[in-house]
Amino acid sequence: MSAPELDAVRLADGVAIPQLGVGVFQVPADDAQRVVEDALELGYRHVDTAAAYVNEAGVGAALQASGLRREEVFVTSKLRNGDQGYDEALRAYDDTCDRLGVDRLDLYLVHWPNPSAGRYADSWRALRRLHAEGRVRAVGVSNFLPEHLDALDGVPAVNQIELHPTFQQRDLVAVCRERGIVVEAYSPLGQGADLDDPVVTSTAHAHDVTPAQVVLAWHLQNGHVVIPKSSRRERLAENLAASALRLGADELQAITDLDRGHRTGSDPATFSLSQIR
Ligand SMILES: NC(=O)C1=CN([C@@H]2O[C@H](COP(=O)(O)OP(=O)(O)OC[C@H]3O[C@@H](n4cnc5c(N)ncnc54)[C@H](OP(=O)(O)O)[C@@H]3O)[C@@H](O)[C@H]2O)C=CC1
Ligand SMILES: O=C(O)C(=O)[C@@H](O)[C@H](O)C(=O)CO
Repeated sequence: MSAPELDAVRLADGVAIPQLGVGVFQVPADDAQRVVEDALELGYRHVDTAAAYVNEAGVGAALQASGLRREEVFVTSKLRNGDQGYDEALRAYDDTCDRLGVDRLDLYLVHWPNPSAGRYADSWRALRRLHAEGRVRAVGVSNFLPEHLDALDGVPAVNQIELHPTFQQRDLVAVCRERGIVVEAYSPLGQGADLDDPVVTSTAHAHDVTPAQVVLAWHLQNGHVVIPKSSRRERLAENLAASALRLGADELQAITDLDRGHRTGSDPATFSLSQIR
């Protein structure tokens, strides 16, 4: 399969986000430029980073080196827990843009509710100000549960949450959709753990594709924005090509039936400041 044109999803304020992007969590700072340059060369036009990943400068170097115009690449970053608070968030946004070498982001997210600190609603107000001033194209949240969404003034454009076949968070997805919040699936491959399931491997065999492509096609056909991470060029290409795969209704349902509450990351209800910068 060759890499097809990337579909886009419209956020509530009309901004178009490419449905498939590349994530760079756990890509070391020294590798980030190469990985993102590879991704952009292959055709990715959406990059997901975070201040906490400590690789924004490498991502920025790749954007510069790519020769692409700024508006051709959708760039997301996130407010780290240690920078929560109204004034702190405004400063952190400027620092993130400086490290990335951009005037503004396409999407800026509050990374975690970090509820024990009690500062996510103030942080969110700062993001809304940045948006109202036209300094960021869209703002959203990540790892927010319904009670955290309820505590905000206004509605985030996006909630980026852990979502993969064995951990689907269907109640939370339903709440987001009712409110017009686009769901972005992080750890979409279950950090690799969902790729060995016999339902996934047999579907891959039937289509002569890879298990990762089956899982990513399942996400795309379910309307999720999806940001798989790989440091390997051949896997970046493989993941991108998943958008050409079409699964049948029975195949989609068999993967949906794999849901079993298998979280690979942290629980947003308790994840706190001390666990991420
Ligand atoms: N908002 C948040 O709190 C969070 C956001 N994220 C975002 O989501 C992105 C993706 O999530 P992540 O946790 O990295 O997990 P993923 O589900 O994307 O899985 C990444 C793992 O799968 C491997 N992999 C990638 N492609 C393939 C393939 N085609 N075949 C086999 N193995 C493959 C990678 O290895 P290799 O690199 O060696 O190919 C890596 O070990 C992150 O990079 C980050 O941007 C992630 C976690 C939390
Ligand atoms: O990748 C992210 O964006 C995260 O916040 C997390 O993966 C975090 O660093 C973590 O390890 C949670 O289990």
